[in-house]
Amino acid sequence: MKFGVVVFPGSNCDRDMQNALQHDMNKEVIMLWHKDKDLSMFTTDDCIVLPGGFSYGDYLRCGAIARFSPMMQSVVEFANKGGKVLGVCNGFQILCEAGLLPGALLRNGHQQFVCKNVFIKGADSEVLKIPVAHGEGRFYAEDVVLDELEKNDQVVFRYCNEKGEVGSVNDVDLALYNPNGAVRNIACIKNETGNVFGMMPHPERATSVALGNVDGLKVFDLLGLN
Ligand SMILES: NC(=O)CC[C@H](N)C(=O)O
Repeated sequence: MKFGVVVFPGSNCDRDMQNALQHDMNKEVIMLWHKDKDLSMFTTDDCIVLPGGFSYGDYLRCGAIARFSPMMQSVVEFANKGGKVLGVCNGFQILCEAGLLPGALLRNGHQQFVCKNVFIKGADSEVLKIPVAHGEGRFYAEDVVLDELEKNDQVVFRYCNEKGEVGSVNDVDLALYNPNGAVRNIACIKNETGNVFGMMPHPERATSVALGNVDGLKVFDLLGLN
């Protein structure tokens, strides 16, 4: 599997992503500029990554301007053909703005930028420690959308505590493990066809023994991006 990493003006995790994929995961990576449109060097077995950062300075709303870039037209076409797409943090915000994923990322409930390690868990996965760093990471969708996501197994990771316990809105202690107030503790979702993924935590910041955390490698594995 080959990876393309899209660089927008204001991206700041593009080189981290490139380094994680190339150096730590031994993958072929092609850097893509947001003003280009050509994805002909990729097949639908490959993966386009929208990295984290502050595209267009987060003006208007995070991701709201980036989604109009020429490359995003190609990314939407690529996704609709079944190509794999991963959006991390600002990338997740762009995917929601582009309509490739449902819901929206709202300003964090506590109104502050949050930068720390959190714990996440998939339905059948172990507990993973992954860093977050965002100001608008509170996933929100209407209840009917959330019910549908849950029914179709489209919630990939939820925030949890170290033991893997997931809180509810009535459970103040466990809610503390949710870094932004995301509904139903949602940290990562996929689309209905299972080829587009969006997550707020940064797996690319946890792929190296030298950095003290390799749980990010397990995230790429669990998403089938390896
Ligand atoms: N690390 C990121 O991608 C941050 C995303 C966005 N700028 C926010 O603060 O929510």
